[in-house]
Amino acid sequence: MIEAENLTKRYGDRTAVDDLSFTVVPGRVTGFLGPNGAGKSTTMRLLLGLDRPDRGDARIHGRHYRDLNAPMRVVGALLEARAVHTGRSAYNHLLCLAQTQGIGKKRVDEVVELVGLGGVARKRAGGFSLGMGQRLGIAAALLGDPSVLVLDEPVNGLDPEGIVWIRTLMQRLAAEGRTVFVSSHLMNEMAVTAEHLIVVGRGRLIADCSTEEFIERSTEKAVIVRSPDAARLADLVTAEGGKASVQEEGLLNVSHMEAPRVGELAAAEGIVLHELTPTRGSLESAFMELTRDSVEYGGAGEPAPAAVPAPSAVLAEEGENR
Ligand SMILES: Nc1ncnc2c1ncn2[C@@H]1O[C@H](COP(=O)(O)OP(=O)(O)OP(=O)(O)O)[C@@H](O)[C@H]1O
Repeated sequence: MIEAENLTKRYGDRTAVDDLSFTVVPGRVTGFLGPNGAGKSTTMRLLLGLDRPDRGDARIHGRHYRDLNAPMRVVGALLEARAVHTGRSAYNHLLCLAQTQGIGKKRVDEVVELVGLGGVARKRAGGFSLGMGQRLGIAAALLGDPSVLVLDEPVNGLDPEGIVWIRTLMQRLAAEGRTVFVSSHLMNEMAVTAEHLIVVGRGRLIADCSTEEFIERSTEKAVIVRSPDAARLADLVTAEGGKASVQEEGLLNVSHMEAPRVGELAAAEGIVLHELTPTRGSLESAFMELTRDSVEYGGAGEPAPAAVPAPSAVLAEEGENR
């Protein structure tokens, strides 16, 4: 597993990572989220011994990275800035890396196939597209068959098929019992990839919880109601302190009131309902809300994205999903 304890890193008068403590456990994908400049890459560099903390500690399986005997066999890393000898073929790049750690040719062939670079592995890595470069970086991370993966923005540059591929790969690696720690700015993608989240803002911990729980913290929840008597129901909701806005004839958007209460009000007055759908905030809306005070770069007053219907919400209400 990965442990950060009171991790602190300053660059001049800027504190990039500020007293950060968290643990990343094996068996699930853990997303590492935060606005630009929140300290994600710095944290990952500290974990990988590429920078020294001013205070605190970062350990992998209880040891500092620099004390690992064969680091590539323990930790596979993909960092944003990739170091690839552009004149070398992808295959030779991987082979050179493998040789530094006593990893055989067979494993190079395996990872080349695993990341789907079989057809281009003998080509110059310098001519690779961004997506191919990402696949090469992931191949390098997997060379030592490590039990821990630290991936900084692995989805960058991948096309939709590539995004699904990396998602499936990360989930499979986690299901095999590995520790998978991955940063990303793509919230929709993280929502379906990561089971657990560590969220930082201005170098500090904002949340360390399950993805479900983080989304639940979003206040952007609403109930979509369809009824032939929508206007009367809207009055009842408003009289009880809820907010109801008529979207179109027969369609209401209710907030500040849970779906069961809306149903009860309708039932008490004999109002027919054609639909009663709780929506939940998206990971994106929760992220925007909860990191709002930590955003350093961005336009003031940019709106948070709208809530999305939660397909599982009705089940959850019935207690089948919890
Ligand atoms: N080598 C460095 N020298 C000086 N300042 C640095 C250095 N590396 C990072 N910083 C600063 O530390 C802060 C955290 O940067 P970091 O790259 O870790 O954030 P991040 O969360 O990865 O951001 P992004 O999402 O934009 O990649 C930023 O303010 C950045 O400017």
